[in-house]
Amino acid sequence: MSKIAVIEIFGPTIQGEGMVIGQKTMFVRTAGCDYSCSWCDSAFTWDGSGKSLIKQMTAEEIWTELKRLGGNGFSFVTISGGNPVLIRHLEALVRILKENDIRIGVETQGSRWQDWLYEIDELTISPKPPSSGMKTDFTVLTEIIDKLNARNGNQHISLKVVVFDEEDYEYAKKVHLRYPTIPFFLQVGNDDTTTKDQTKLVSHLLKKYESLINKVMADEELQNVKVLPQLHTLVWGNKRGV
Ligand SMILES: C[S@@+](CC[C@H](N)C(=O)[O-])C[C@H]1O[C@@H](n2cnc3c(N)ncnc32)[C@H](O)[C@@H]1O
Ligand SMILES: Nc1nc2[nH]cc(C(=O)O)c2c(=O)[nH]1
Ligand code: SF4
Ligand SMILES: [Mg+2]
Repeated sequence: MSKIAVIEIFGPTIQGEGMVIGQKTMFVRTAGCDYSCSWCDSAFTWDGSGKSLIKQMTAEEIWTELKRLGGNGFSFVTISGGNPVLIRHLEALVRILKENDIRIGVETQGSRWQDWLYEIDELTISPKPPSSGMKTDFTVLTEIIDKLNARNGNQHISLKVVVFDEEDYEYAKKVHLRYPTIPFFLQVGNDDTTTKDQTKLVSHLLKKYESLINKVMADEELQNVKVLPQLHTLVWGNKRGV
């Protein structure tokens, strides 16, 4: 059985971001990323600092751990990372989840393709704005979106762009106007992913959320969009595994 590099499995919790915000879910976080965003809130998945946490697991072992943690109390699993779409063998986990009537969400940046993406119920694609230091390959992103659109069974897909500054905002707009039919989310960037002062962090992030709301509300070019904070950060701050 092929192994999958997993750095954490946690839940039940709520999905704190994007198209299924508030959804009760378990999380599987894979190790490794093809990006290295300057502000990544999960840098331990790729920067070496979480190396000792990485476990090579079979899909069955991951399912056993999900059941141990979540019992019979969940019907949704979110796979995030790192970039889970680097891992072809996740196909086996997707199959087990489907066999057990579990709905599946995936978080990815839209830089890679795997055929198992067709099987994902709620797929969030989050291309990265300039402040991340990464450069979007729009040819690849368009290929991914075209493939998914061509099939489009009962699958829901969305685009989610994190915004830290004016340049990011303009980038977000460009992404939305390029793919106007894909549900679009703007997400407040957390610019202090290490502080333990939750009170200060939350009031800071709520102010940033208000500014982003105000900007979008005054913008005639952004109409059918949703503006969200990271709900889990407002509730639990920078705590890991929630
Ligand atoms: C840690 S990433 C893992 C999945 C995938 N690599 C990606 O970036 O989409 C999960 C989500 O968190 C977002 N994110 C990462 N760091 C963030 C931060 N400092 N503030 C707000 N959102 C952040 C990413 O943009 C992505 O939408
Ligand atoms: N509660 C919760 N919601 C999330 N949504 C996306 C997350 C991620 O790190 O991918 C995340 C996370 O780490 N926790
Ligand atoms: S793509 Fe996602 S996991 Fe990778 S560095 Fe960027 S935010 Fe972090
Ligand atoms: Mg996160």
